[in-house]
Amino acid sequence: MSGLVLDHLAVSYGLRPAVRGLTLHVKAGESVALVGANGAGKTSTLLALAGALKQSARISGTQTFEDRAFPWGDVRARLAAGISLVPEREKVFALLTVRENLRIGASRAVGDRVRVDDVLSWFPRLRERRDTLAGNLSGGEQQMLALGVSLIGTPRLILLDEPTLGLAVPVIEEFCASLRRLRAELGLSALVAESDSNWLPHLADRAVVIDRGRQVADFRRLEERDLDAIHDVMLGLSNTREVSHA
Ligand SMILES: Nc1ncnc2c1ncn2[C@@H]1O[C@H](COP(=O)(O)OP(=O)(O)OP(=O)(O)O)[C@@H](O)[C@H]1O
Repeated sequence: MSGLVLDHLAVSYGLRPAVRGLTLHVKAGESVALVGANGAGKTSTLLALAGALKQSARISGTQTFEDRAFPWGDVRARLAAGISLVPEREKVFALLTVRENLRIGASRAVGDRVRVDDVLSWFPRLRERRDTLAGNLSGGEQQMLALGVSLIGTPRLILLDEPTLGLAVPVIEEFCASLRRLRAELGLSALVAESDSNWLPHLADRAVVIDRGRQVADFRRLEERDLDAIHDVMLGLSNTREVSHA
């Protein structure tokens, strides 16, 4: 099966399970949303797929991308295959300029299909602000920079963690439009962790809902009635939690 195949991923921190047997398939060129409340296991899944989980985390299951298996924890092999984690926007280097951040991305990248100048041409706002310290950018600009850094090299699959969190509506619209355009232009696949179901149709082709590290629903389409159903599933899960905590 081509694309990304995650089979029975389990992650735990000490005795605490964070992901419990998650199986996922992202086809070549497809974007899948991983939807869940806080603590559902979204970030742990993305970090595992990027080879970037803390060494103290226990991990099992298998990951293949384009029919090749990857040992857990090997970031370099994943970068060489074009699997790239979009860093959280707070993780851009605040005391370096936009261009310097992109150059650091280039120094870590494998391959040069996408270069610093390509990113600056795709994001005119970053080009205008290329000599500005990243810490002085707006949240939306930092999110674009984080995406830009992850695209440098030979991107094939990007992993995004809550890209819309805390951004204003017009900024999210602009970000989603850029992402859609670049996915088409570069033939990128994506796995996008989201807790806000409203933006799913702008970010993904389908959605997998997880709770406490397990898949609870799979939506093959993201039309309005599917979004209502996702909303209901999320509401049901949060009510169950409240009852079990009462
Ligand atoms: N480094 C860590 N050490 C210990 N426990 C952790 C660690 N990272 C995450 N966890 C726990 O694992 C579970 C899943 O967390 P994870 O961050 O993967 O979920 P999430 O869906 O991304 O949630 P959020 O949106 O809050 O980040 C949670 O119970 C969390 O407290």
